Amino acid sequence: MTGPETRQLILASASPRRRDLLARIGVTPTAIIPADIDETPHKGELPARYVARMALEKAQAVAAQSQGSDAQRWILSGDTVVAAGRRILPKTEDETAARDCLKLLSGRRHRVLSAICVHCPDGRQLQRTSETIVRFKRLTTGEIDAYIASDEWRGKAGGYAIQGCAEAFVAWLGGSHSGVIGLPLLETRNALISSGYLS
Ligand SMILES: Cc1cn([C@H]2C[C@H](O)[C@@H](COP(=O)(O)OP(=O)(O)OP(=O)(O)O)O2)c(=O)[nH]c1=O
Repeated sequence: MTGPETRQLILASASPRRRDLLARIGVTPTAIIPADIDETPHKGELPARYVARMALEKAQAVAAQSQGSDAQRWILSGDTVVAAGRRILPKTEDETAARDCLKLLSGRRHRVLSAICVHCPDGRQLQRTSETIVRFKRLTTGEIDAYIASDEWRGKAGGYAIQGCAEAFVAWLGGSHSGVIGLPLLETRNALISSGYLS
């Protein structure tokens, strides 16, 4: 028998948003161990396949590091991408990339795909992906300039963060708001229940 004291949940993510979203469903990870993996898409890889592969590889990388422990250990990982058609938009690290994304997203619909993976103590890997459709208003040059100055786009998939002032660009959204921020809470809670971590 495994007592509750030996149950551990590792969040395999450097994203503070994922930790905060998890807290909203009352889950506090035992440890946070970000996964260091190659995030380059394969040639021709479609966004849904890519995002699921990233979540899986992040969980597997952390599982490989924490083998051999006596604890009952669950590992939760996530990955989020913004897709324009078949194209995967970058996680923007500079102003030019962020500006290019905003121009592309202006006045159009795009998809935000958010995948999670739960690696269980018995070796099972549960995967779920949420898909959210977001439509942005048409952005003026002034709006794009102001958004670039805010720096909120830095390190975000598709060059924006819906949890900040970019919410004011959203004309319509269908799907999971938490998924857009980085951890779809419906899918995450369901996977944690199926995995035996939550009851
Ligand atoms: C579209 C969008 C993305 N994002 C974030 C979520 C993710 O943190 C990030 C996409 O990068 P990810 O590679 O999914 O995650 P990460 O690099 O931040 O963390 P880790 O790989 O260690 O788990 O973009 C927002 O915060 N708000 C948004 O509106």
